[in-house]
Amino acid sequence: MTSPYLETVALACERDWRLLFERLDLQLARGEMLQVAGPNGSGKTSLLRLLCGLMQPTAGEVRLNGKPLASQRSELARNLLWIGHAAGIKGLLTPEENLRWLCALHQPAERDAIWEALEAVGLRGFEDVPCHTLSAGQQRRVALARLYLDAPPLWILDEPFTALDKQGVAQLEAHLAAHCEQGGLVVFTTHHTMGQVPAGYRELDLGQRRA
Ligand SMILES: Nc1ncnc2c1ncn2[C@@H]1O[C@H](COP(=O)(O)OP(=O)(O)OP(=O)(O)O)[C@@H](O)[C@H]1O
Repeated sequence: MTSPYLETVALACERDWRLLFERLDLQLARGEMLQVAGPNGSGKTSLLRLLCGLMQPTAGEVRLNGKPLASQRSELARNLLWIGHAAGIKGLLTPEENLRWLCALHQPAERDAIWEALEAVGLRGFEDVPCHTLSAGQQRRVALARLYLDAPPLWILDEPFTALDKQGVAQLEAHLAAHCEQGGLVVFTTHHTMGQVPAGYRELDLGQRRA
């Protein structure tokens, strides 16, 4: 059996004195996709933030490649890519400038590669306009263009389908599935029903684990 790339051991999360989940044991190997489902407020975003090391668990541990996440902060950007619910795009910067500094966090990207990624997400012709002039869906596409650059194996994505049109949703589903089929891993939340998933797809329903 393949050893897990990402693992949680007896993970618990409490926010504002409310226990969202506890004793969560997860194992995710290369090629797998995990959709975190559940009603509003069930702790989906909180779980994703724990998996990225952006929040500390109330109890338990997150392990990446067998080692505690807390012990490998400096390597995290090389191993995982986080795209939060807010697209994280600076309005005054152009799509190219946004991607340049976002990529600098793990793997600096060349201009040609950035333009190709922007073309892949349908933003040809918008490479050098300020992002505040783009629509919500176009801004989401700028953030998602990172998935077409030299990205780390593990993608953690909070509601990546938000604001995308039908074509954008289908394209992103196919891209996420292809990433897993090529040995990558994806953990994501969405309220939308997936049309296309890889063989290694599974779902975790936090609504059913409510503490
Ligand atoms: N910054 C915060 N400080 C304190 N409590 C918070 C904070 N953010 C979220 N919470 C609480 O944690 C709980 C879970 O929130 P979380 O955002 O993880 O849920 P979610 O399942 O992602 O919800 P949604 O489907 O609405 O995005 C909620 O009860 C919320 O009030």
